[in-house]
Amino acid sequence: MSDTALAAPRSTVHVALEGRGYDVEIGPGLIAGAGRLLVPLGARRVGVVTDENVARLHLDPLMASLEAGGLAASSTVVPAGEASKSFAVLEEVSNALLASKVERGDLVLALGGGVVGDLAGFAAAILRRGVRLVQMPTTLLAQVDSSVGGKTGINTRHGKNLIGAFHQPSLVLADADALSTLPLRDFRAGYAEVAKYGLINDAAFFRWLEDNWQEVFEGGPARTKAIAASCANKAGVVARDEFETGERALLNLGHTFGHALEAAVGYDDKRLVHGEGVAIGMALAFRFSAELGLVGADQADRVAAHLKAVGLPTRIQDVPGDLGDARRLLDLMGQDKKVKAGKLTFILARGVGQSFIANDVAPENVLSFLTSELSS
Ligand SMILES: NC(=O)c1ccc[n+]([C@@H]2O[C@H](COP(=O)([O-])OP(=O)(O)OC[C@H]3O[C@@H](n4cnc5c(N)ncnc54)[C@H](O)[C@@H]3O)[C@@H](O)[C@H]2O)c1
Ligand SMILES: O=C(O)C(=O)C[C@@H](O)[C@H](O)[C@H](O)COP(=O)(O)O
Ligand SMILES: [Zn+2]
Repeated sequence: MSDTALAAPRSTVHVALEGRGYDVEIGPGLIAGAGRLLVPLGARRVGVVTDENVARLHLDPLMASLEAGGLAASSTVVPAGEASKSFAVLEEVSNALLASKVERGDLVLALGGGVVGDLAGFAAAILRRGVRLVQMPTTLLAQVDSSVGGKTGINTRHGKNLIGAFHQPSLVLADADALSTLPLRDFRAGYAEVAKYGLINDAAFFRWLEDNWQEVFEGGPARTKAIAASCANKAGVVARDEFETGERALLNLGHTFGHALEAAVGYDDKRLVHGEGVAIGMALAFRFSAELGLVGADQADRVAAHLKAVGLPTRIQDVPGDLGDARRLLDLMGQDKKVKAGKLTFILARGVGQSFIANDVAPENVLSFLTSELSS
């Protein structure tokens, strides 16, 4: 890694958590520069966790850089895909980290997308009751969302992310170059979470995305701007409400519907990946808001039109294969972590950039909405 590459334009977003604040570095060359960038963390050993696709493309330069930086590095490679967020793979990863003698003062490094980040992050949270974590996100989704904020976990047959922990990383290194090998479908899926920030609380950002999404897809300054803006938005929310006692639930826009769809397909990435579930979920959240008279149908149409323009799905019928009926989807939503005293919470909207937390949403309203969506 040359000094010139490390000095290339970089954005830094700080996550301001009292005594546990950390930086999110966004820019080129960070995988190859990792060895030097980790020195300030003062670890001896790094347990890298990655998946088979990322290992093939990006593991060698990382391992070389860690070794050149004087760090003893070991790596564990898990199968690619959502199914790896499981008890079985967590057990494998935990045992591999223990076998390579990763100590409490050492680091677990998640190199990959949100699946690896959530899985390795959870392993770090429970390994020896807590080992520091470095996130090196290699998908758009992981760079704009999952690597920041400390949510980690695995799925169960009862639902998404139902076993997990809050475990903040000590550093996030988002290598812009890594996205050049990402398949278009996964880039699009990550874009859903980018658009989410605009829909939650930043109408100007959403308007900018409507005008500039092609440039974001092409790469260059617009992409870096979208990633940095997304991280800054999330960092602000997390700093104000780390443990989701209030405002942080807004980051779940589209997820109550989306997580139910992911569970309904049995976490089968061929049928649906997380970002696609979120895209459908956000379109549903806006249509449901319109049906409840909270927002004009034109706003719901605008949201769906943008998601469609970038190639994302917006309807339940866009998911291939059988998902069961409205009752089944409603039952799956009953396991959502936002449920309070058995009552459903949804993130609804009064407009683009005006999302809000709606507690105690009547299940019969959700059921009739889903029934009409499934038959439209
Ligand atoms: N913790 C959080 O706050 C948070 C936020 C959002 C999503 N998530 C979770 O993130 C997961 C989805 O993450 P994802 O969309 O990154 O999926 P993913 O991790 O499965 O990655 C998508 C695909 O891209 C491949 N890949 C990754 N980086 C690549 C690269 N640079 N080049 C080529 N291929 C590459 C992977 O092998 C995989 O096949 C879900 O489990 C979701 O629940 C968590
Ligand atoms: O960081 C958050 O908070 C989010 O909600 C971000 C979401 O994009 C992400 O998918 C998260 O994992 C969902 O959280 P969960 O608590 O509903 O599992
Ligand atoms: Zn998400």
